[in-house]
Amino acid sequence: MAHKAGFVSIIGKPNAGKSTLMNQLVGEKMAIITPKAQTTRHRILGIVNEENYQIVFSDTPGIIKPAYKLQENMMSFVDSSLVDADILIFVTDINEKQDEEDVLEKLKKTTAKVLVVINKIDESQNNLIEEKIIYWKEKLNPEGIVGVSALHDYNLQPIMSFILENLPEHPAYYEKDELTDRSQRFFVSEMIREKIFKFYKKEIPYSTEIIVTAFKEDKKIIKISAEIIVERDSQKNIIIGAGGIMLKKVGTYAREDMETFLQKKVFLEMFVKVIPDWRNRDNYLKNFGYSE
Ligand SMILES: Nc1nc2c(ncn2[C@@H]2O[C@H](COP(=O)(O)OP(=O)(O)OP(=O)(O)O)[C@@H](O)[C@H]2O)c(=O)[nH]1
Repeated sequence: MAHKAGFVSIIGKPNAGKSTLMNQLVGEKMAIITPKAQTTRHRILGIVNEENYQIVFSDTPGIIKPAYKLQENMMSFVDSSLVDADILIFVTDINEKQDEEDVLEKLKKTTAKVLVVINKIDESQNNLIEEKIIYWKEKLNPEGIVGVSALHDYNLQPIMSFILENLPEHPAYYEKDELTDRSQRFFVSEMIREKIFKFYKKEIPYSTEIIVTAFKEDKKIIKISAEIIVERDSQKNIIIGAGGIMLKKVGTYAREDMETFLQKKVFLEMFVKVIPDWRNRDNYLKNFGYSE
């Protein structure tokens, strides 16, 4: 059998469940998942390798109208993942009330094969699923439509079948033992960012960036230093919390995740730093990896 390989991009509105779906399909935790919208900032590759095929998934930031430069750059990651894609998986929440026209505009232009995934069917009735399938068929006439629950790993097999049917014949793009294009440092910083999204409210998570400044592996322990960047002094105080209690909580949970991920003991130290308005400053966005 000829070898197949290709790029599969997962797109949709914030919070539709794109990261949850990608992690299920790849079988590893690649992308951080939180109940807040716009958790994913980068395009993250997750690679599935088998003898006869290689699927390169990209999870992408949810599609929004950019309000600041960071978001503009996030949207350019989405556009580039559309250009590369052989297959597009459009994830839509079955109870979605937001306008999805901006996503549809992008989908209409593509030459990739499109699969509409109606997610979170665990939160709905059968007749609504039928209705939505008809709706998407008329609206977009995609090559495939399926109702799933990414969270509960329900009905994901048809997605894999669709991908394998539509994947082009091609040699592997990446080494067959690679799971992602991202470094351990990247995942470590995402683990801290995930805790910030979980433990803080309002604008704090959106104003925060994590930089891993040192990653030193010894025989028995990995020493990791990270900076938590925020935009204002008041945010710095909130991140640290009274007597350092909040920062300690972030550190404890993040370290546990890191130890599971790296399979080694971790010593984690974190510093909070203020960089006014970093989300709108090109040089910082570039330094932090938000331009292509
Ligand atoms: N009930 C239910 N919840 C789900 C399902 N899939 C995902 N979720 C939840 O929806 C929320 C958003 O999931 P994510 O996977 O982070 O969504 P996303 O589309 O990657 O979000 P952005 O990063 O903002 O673009 C999380 O709280 C998930 O647990 C599902 O099938 N059913």
